[in-house]
Amino acid sequence: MNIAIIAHDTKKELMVQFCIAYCGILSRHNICATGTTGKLVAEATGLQVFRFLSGSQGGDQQISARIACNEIDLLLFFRDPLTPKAHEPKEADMLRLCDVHNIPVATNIATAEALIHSLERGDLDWRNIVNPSSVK
Ligand SMILES: O=C(CO)COP(=O)(O)O
Repeated sequence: MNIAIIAHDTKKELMVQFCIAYCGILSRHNICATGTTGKLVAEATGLQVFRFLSGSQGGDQQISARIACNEIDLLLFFRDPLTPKAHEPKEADMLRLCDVHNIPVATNIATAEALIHSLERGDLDWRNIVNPSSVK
C-alpha cells in the first residue's frame, strides 16, 4: 500500500511516536510524506520515506496530486485544528479528493490507530484492486 503521512508542527512529535510504535507494520508498505514530517519520521524510525516538498512549499499539493490519481491508499494527516494555517484551503481540497476516491484517511491519532490495525488485518486490501501500484 502507498501510505502518505503529514503532520502539522504541533502534531509532529505525536506522528513520530505513532510511527515508532507501528514501525513494523509501516515497513511493509511504501511511505511518502511532506518534507519535514518525512525527515523526522525517517530519522526516528529508520523507515524509508519518500519525501515531497515541505507542506508550505507545496508538498501538500504534491500529495494531493497523487491522491487525485488514486495512487495513495491511506492518508494519515495529524492536524492541529487550533492553529490556522495559510494553506488551509489546500488541505480541505486534499480531504475532498480522498472522498472522491474513497481513500481511507485519519486526521487524528485515534482514527489512525483504528486504520493501522485495519491495514494489518487486510481490511484495506481492496485498494490493491483499484490501485495496482499499491503492492510493495
Ligand atoms: O505543512 C504541513 C501540513 O500542512 C506539513 O509539512 P511539513 O511536513 O513539511 O512540515
